[in-house]
Amino acid sequence: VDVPLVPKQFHLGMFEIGRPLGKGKFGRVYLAKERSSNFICALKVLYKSELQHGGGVEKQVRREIEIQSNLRHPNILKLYGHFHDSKRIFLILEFAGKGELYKHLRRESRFPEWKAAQYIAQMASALQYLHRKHVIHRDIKPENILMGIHGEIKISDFGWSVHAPNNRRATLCGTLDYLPPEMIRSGSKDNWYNEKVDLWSLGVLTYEFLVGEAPFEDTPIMTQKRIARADMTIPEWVSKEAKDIIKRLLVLDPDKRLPLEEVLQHPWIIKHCVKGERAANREKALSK
Ligand SMILES: Cc1nn(C)cc1-c1nc2c(-c3cnn(Cc4ccccc4)c3)c(Cl)cnc2[nH]1
Repeated sequence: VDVPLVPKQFHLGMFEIGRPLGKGKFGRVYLAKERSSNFICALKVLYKSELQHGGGVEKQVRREIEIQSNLRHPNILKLYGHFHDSKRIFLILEFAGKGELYKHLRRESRFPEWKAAQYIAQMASALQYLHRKHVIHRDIKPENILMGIHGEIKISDFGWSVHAPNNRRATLCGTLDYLPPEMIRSGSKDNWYNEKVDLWSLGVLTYEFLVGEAPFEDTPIMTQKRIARADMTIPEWVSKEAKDIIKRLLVLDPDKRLPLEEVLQHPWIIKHCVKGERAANREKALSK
């Protein structure tokens, strides 16, 4: 496996900084090239001053570095290294050639079933890898998914991930759409650190890929109420297999959600993702 960017100690002078690629709540990302190897990467710059006032965001960044550095999976954005100067923290990240998935989703308004199924299969494979390492992402949503040059998707932004179990006080910000009922309901937070929260979010993601909007999208108050009751309607034009997998993931009881192994074996995934299946479909179409 090519392991670029080997040196342990990095510093800013090693990189030629290119165009800005985007900005998040904390920090910006630039295209960058490591001078000696010409290796292209994405350099995420976070200002320490901003992190200090971010209410424990500094710990989140430390966690992001600790967790993401040890992950190696084709559908997880690689973190090659990090360094800092007096004012900033720098994360050396894999460059995803086709950028942020949610921009593709908004541009296409929704994905055809074969494309959605392939993305969900890649997500399930990445989540299976994470859960085997007892890492829970907890913030699966289109905004945290990037796309590689060959159209493969890459989970990024491990700021919210945790090593289960964990007694972290979590303050939530951003969209409620993807929160599972156990994180909406007050009361025991044990379930917050159960891998099954990612299964719920995978169901929300499947729905949003196919329909173009999240299943519980509403006013903040109504969204919380609808999530707590798993109150959603799936448009009738969605195929019955796709409806089935969504219904088996968006289940209130975390223990009754479809396990990742069964997601990867679900008829909707097999139909669109197994090579033989596609060739067979093509054969069938041609023979008509
Ligand atoms: C944009 C864009 N267009 N194309 C053709 C490729 C890209 C691209 N973007 C990235 C990006 C990238 C950029 N912005 N963001 C969002 C962000 C920024 C700062 C903090 C948190 C989150 C990620 C990355 Cl990390 C890694 N690789 C990237 N590639």
